Amino acid sequence: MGGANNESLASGFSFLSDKSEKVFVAGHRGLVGSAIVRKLQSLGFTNIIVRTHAELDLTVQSAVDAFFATERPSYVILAAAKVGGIHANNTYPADFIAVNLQIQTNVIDSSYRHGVKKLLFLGSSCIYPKFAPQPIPENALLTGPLESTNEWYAIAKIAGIKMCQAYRIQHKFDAISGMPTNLYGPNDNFHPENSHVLPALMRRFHEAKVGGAKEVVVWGTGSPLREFLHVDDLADGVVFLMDSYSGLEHVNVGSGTEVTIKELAELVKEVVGFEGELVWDSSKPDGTPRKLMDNSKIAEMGWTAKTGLKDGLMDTYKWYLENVQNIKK
Ligand SMILES: NC(=O)C1=CN([C@@H]2O[C@H](COP(=O)(O)OP(=O)(O)OC[C@H]3O[C@@H](n4cnc5c(N)ncnc54)[C@H](OP(=O)(O)O)[C@@H]3O)[C@@H](O)[C@H]2O)C=CC1
Ligand SMILES: C[C@H]1O[C@H](OP(=O)(O)OP(=O)(O)OC[C@H]2O[C@@H](n3cnc4c(=O)[nH]c(N)nc43)[C@H](O)[C@@H]2O)[C@@H](O)[C@@H](O)C1=O
Repeated sequence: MGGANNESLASGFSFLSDKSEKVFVAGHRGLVGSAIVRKLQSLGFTNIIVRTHAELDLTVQSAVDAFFATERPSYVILAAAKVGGIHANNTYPADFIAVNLQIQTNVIDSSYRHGVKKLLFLGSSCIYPKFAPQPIPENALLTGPLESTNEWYAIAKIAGIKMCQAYRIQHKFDAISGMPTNLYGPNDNFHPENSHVLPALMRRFHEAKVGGAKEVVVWGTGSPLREFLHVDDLADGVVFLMDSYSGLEHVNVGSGTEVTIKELAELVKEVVGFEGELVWDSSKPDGTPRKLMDNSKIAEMGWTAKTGLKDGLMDTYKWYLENVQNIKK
């Protein structure tokens, strides 16, 4: 995508040049938001603003507007959303479309109206058509039908990308969008049904190991392919985009490597140390057959992921063991 509307609006400042600037990280207790806060703290940012869901419900427009009027952050990273795996997306379509449209509309609009210098919106690889070319380039957006298990969430995320583009075109607001692939790591949602595959399997294998079970049930056929990115790599990529990218088109952020769900299940089993059998429940949906993102755009800008899947899984399982008593989800 080129032309005048794709111009950089980042004249006169750089995200990393003044670490005393106020940065609002929305969704700071989640998988992504907590990793971004860790990253910003490690870089020396001193003015990170956070609010829990209880303190500020981002679906309430008047509350969001009052927050921005009072706090007046310079930068916003939007990692608050209604998020879940294939079952949750399939079961609560109204929540996934409505809550996400509300949160992102409120935060993007208030950010613009209260003088935020730059905002980064997070989408997801599920925005792309179910049968997109692989690896999926950014320009595959809106070229075909979506995967049915997550179309409601995908429509909200596509609207978020378009809202950032519209505010950039009409208002010269420096709103950019990053599209992460499937993520995992510390502070993930380990809910037995509503989580994504990786934390779901980690918990199921762990509980089977501790309980002495002989079998663990895994959903679907095991044949779908997924690309996984450690959330600390994503946080690094988000900071990279905040500092280096100012353009109309969204940017894919992935690891570039994919595994089948069967391979993932075997790897999680090994890392957790479960010695029983896998049983496949083919009554559960597989979802999209493959969604490997084309990461060449961000790679050409100078960013690539660092964490291999096995190392990332070991790191996540270590975190899980240290925090398992506190996992409420
Ligand atoms: N996890 C993944 O694999 C992927 C995630 N992404 C994107 O990354 C972003 C973050 O996802 P992730 O960290 O996994 O999600 P989490 O569910 O771990 O965290 C989401 C955060 O948003 C907060 N939140 C939700 N609703 C509201 C609300 N109404 N008001 C205020 N805060 C709210 C949650 O708070 P609380 O829990 O208290 O409700 C939580 O802290 C999302 O935009 C998601 O689409 C993209 C690709 C893959
Ligand atoms: C990030 C992305 O995440 C969601 O899409 P998804 O990639 O299909 O997500 P998933 O992690 O839930 O499943 C991946 C695969 O794994 C299989 N699978 C096996 N066993 C379990 C299991 O126990 N739990 C889950 N959840 N899946 C399982 C499952 O059947 C599927 O084949 C989107 O809705 C949307 O939220 C989005 O953008």
